Amino acid sequence: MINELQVFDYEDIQLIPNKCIIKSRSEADTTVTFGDRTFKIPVVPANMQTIIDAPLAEWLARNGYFYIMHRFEPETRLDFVKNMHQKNLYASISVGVKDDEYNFIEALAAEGEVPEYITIDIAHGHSQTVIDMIQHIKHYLPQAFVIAGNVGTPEGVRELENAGADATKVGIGPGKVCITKIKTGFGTGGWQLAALRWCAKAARKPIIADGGVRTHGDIAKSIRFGASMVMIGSLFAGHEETPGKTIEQDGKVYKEYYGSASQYQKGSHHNVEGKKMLIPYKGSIADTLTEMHEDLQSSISYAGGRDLASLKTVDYVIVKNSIFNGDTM
Ligand SMILES: NC(=O)C1=CN([C@@H]2O[C@H](COP(=O)(O)OP(=O)(O)OC[C@H]3O[C@@H](n4cnc5c(N)ncnc54)[C@H](OP(=O)(O)O)[C@@H]3O)[C@@H](O)[C@H]2O)C=CC1
Ligand SMILES: Nc1nc2c(ncn2[C@@H]2O[C@H](COP(=O)(O)O)[C@@H](O)[C@H]2O)c(=O)[nH]1
Repeated sequence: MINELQVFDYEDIQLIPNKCIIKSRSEADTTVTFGDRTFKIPVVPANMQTIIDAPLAEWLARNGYFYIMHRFEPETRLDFVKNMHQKNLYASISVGVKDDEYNFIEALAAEGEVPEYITIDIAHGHSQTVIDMIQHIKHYLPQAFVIAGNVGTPEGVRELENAGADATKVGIGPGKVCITKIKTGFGTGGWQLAALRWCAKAARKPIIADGGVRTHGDIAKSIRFGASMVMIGSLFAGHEETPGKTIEQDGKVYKEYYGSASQYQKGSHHNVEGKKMLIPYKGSIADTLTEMHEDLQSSISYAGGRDLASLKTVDYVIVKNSIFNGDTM
């Protein structure tokens, strides 16, 4: 048992307002610099096959947003990087840790196609396999900004940083379509925000908070507890542009959202740690991104500041303690 750790999640926290110093919320600056680039908001859609595809990645890059392409059509990745670069857009891709991925990194180097961002995306990121892959990428593609994860402890963050990761991704099992906590008994599900705080205290480099965000206010809370960037799946699922299959049921339109470790992604029942849900159709993702931007501007105004930095020091209260965060199996 970790005695000194205060345990809470997003829904248990309320941030405390400070005197407002701006005349309009439109004055609040939500931009974030991550790697060599600055983005409109500190939010990135999850690198999952029902959340992002190449057209959406291109739209996000063109419109000033950060994206991470998923890794589940591995043979398309080299062309994806070339295509983004031909269009003068940054390339941000994901890799795993299996043998073929080592060859893929060497192929990118041989072609002179250096993705600006490479995310090593596996379930249990505090692992020698991830450390080896970080070092392989840094050897062949030293200019690439490497994000490594996922981890859920300060030790995990520090080991990946020490191996050369430029940022780490925190969150084991808090996702909406995650069943890791139920199947294995492990993870940060139910206390993701406290785990983020715990990890952020140890981090010397940026952290991406990944999973468990259920409301736009949770973005401000993530920044308060140490995130530089927030990865979101379920809130982006169901949009016109997100690639989940469209389903009609009883006259209502839904889109599929499934876990990257679900049987629907894997095509097999082995080591399943994800499930599928139907998300009511939500319209255009541009409208949701605009609303997130405006809500975050409002958060900054309540923090009594002009930019994201003001969120990092606001006071907070713990208003209740719930461990399940609305999820069911
Ligand atoms: N954030 C989260 O909580 C979680 C996210 N996911 C997502 O699901 C996708 C698939 O993840 P993943 O299964 O890791 O990817 P892969 O199927 O690519 O597995 C990566 C490698 O790690 C091994 N591996 C996977 N899990 C473990 C483990 N618990 N202990 C030891 N070795 C392990 C696999 O071997 P083998 O399969 O033979 O064990 C494989 O060699 C990713 O996108 C990941 O982000 C999945 C679960 C949790
Ligand atoms: N345990 C699992 N986690 C998964 C799986 N597929 C994706 N994920 C993680 O969830 C977040 C998105 O969370 P959300 O709460 O915003 O919906 C994603 O970024 C991954 O880290 C899975 O199959 N199992």
